Amino acid sequence: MDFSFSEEHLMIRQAARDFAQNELLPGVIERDEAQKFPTEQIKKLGELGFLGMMTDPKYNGSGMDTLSYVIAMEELSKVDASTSVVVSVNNSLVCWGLEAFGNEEQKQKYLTRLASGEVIGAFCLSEPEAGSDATSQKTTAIDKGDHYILNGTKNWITNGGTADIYLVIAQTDREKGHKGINALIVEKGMPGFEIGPKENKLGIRGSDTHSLIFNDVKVPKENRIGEDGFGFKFAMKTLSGGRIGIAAQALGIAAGAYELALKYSKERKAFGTEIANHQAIAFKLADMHVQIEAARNLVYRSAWDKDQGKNYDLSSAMAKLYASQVAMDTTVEAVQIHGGNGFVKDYHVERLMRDAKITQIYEGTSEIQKIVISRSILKD
Ligand SMILES: Cc1cc2nc3c(=O)[nH]c(=O)nc-3n(C[C@H](O)[C@H](O)[C@H](O)COP(=O)(O)OP(=O)(O)OC[C@H]3O[C@@H](n4cnc5c(N)ncnc54)[C@H](O)[C@@H]3O)c2cc1C
Repeated sequence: MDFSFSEEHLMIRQAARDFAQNELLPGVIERDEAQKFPTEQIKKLGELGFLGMMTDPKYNGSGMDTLSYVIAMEELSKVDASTSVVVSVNNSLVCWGLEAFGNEEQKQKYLTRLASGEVIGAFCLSEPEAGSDATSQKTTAIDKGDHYILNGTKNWITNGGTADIYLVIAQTDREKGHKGINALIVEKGMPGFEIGPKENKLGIRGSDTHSLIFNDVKVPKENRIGEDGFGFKFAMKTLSGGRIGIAAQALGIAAGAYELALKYSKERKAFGTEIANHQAIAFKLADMHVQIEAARNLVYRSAWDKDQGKNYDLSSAMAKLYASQVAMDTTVEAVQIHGGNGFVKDYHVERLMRDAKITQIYEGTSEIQKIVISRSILKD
């Protein structure tokens, strides 16, 4: 076992840390308040290679490993989880999904633009009546020979308004159940494709979440990813890797809140001494530190599994389940350590607390992670 970082990993961490401090921190409170998408920041992240981190350089990616990606996700999420979710969706759901399962033409046509950050992508699985139960897709993609006709509504789609390229999961043959589902590449502007209103959210308010409506959208058959009926497997495989990114996001939110609480506890005085000298506060910091380190080990382990070509379905579910719980617990305690200041926007911890909650919901709720984990251990 080697717990040390390579030179490359250290460089990535520093670059992401600098970017978070210099480019994300200024204006993060205002973007959250106004629900403003970080357009300029995403453009710069694309130029720096953060939007296609794991993609092969021949498709304009950075060709890095999953560990580099989670290191970057942690650093960006310490400061701005609204931006890091865009990075996560584009990297692990869209670019990785296309690179792993798309054909050469699809990679040349779409992946090259997504990995460079020229455009961003969205991953469209959830529906009004199909969230955790993703097999009950109501969106249909009817086979018309050389094309599909797509009809239905997708819900809660991250990058819904800002993306140009959408990976859409839809039912082609209901009789075949999950084997009758396909994944299609849909472009913004295809006739019949409408973007619904933006959601007004509790957290990650700078990110752009929409419902999407498809009315008789004609999608060429060459835009189907994989064989006929591969769509559900595509979604599940892709989400398994996506969970590593969201686990890293949760880890970053927790670590960001902890760092702020640690600093504050050494500055703020009560009863004649810094509050860190009160054991009740010091013990909170100790608990946070241990939980974050445990979460970090689970996240890195899952990234390592993926980089080694091992199965990471179980480790990514464990990492997401635990890191998202740590994000919630740590941010609540960080607010407590800040006292009244924790309750106002200027100190950042209330935003981190609001942002933490989504990590227990998207890309599989905590209950769904427990289903994945329990099935795996019971099978063994
Ligand atoms: C801000 C945001 C961004 C999102 N981005 C995307 C995106 O980009 N693409 C996308 O496709 N989706 C996205 N989602 C959707 C997200 O993945 C779903 O909200 C999530 O999977 C839960 O589905 P649901 O909301 O329908 O809840 P439901 O499935 O209705 O679940 C409700 C509750 O019941 C529990 N539950 C359900 N089934 C079981 C069970 N079998 N056992 C125990 N408990 C169960 C759940 O854990 C949850 O607590 C996003 C959601 C949000 C809020």
